[in-house]
Amino acid sequence: MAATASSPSSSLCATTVLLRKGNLNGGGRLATHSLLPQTTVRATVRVDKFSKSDIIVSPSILSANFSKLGEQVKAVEVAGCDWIHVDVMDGRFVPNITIGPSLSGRGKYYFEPSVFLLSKLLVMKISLLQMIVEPEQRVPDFIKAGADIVSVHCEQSSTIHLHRTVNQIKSLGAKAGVVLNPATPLSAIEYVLDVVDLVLIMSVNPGFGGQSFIESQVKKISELRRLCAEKGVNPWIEVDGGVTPSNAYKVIEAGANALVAGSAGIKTSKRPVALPV
Ligand SMILES: O=C(CO)[C@@H](O)[C@H](O)COP(=O)(O)O
Ligand SMILES: [Co+2]
Repeated sequence: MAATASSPSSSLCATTVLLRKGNLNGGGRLATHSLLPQTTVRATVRVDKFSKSDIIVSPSILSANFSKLGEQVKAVEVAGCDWIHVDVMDGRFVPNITIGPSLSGRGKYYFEPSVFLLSKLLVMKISLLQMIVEPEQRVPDFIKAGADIVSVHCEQSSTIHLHRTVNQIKSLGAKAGVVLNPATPLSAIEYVLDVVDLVLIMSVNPGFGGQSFIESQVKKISELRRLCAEKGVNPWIEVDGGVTPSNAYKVIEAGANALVAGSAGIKTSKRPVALPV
């Protein structure tokens, strides 16, 4: 895709109206959250419509101005982005804390940034990365809140039983991804490669936006692409951290087909723009 800047078509005020309308009607996803089969249909159908031969650009909300989160995510959606990237951080596995599913009964308070709020506002797919200790504890809540793809770190200090957690995510109707820190070798995920929908290579040390791309990860991406071919599997290969218009070609050539764009995807000081590919 090659999307350009677009003036935000919504305001926080409009967001509030939209959310309130959904709640007053008792409809929308609020009503479906208690019904697992509908959630399942939503996640699988929504993600499966994308071709893996296209390049997905997924702006990261970590670079957004949270006081204008509704406006900014709506603007990247209007600009043509298909997935929005949401980092869940707990201040333990990574040194930062971000957002949760919804702390107040699924979006009861409209000012609370939450995955539920995003899912009510957007048609765009929510790709959620859990950079937390014991992500399995939170998987059901995030899927209920509207996450379409849920990715978990493969490192033991985050996810103890990776295979079990991947199956948990899939059984609740979302797509399952596994994530590797820059220092983690591909051997850590080899045994789940046949069951995951997405592998995310972190190309910065996780925790913050605006860091520089770690070059050694390009080789890891091409090795992963080769390993997938050897095993006859075809998960999404996503790259997150320091991806910009000037280095995107490298990761695409190496075999990535989903790029997270934090500072290159959402600018807080200017109008949001989508990364051209
Ligand atoms: O997960 C993270 C950071 O840990 C990201 O998703 C960042 O939001 C990427 O931001 P940039 O490196 O693209 O600025
Ligand atoms: Co991220």
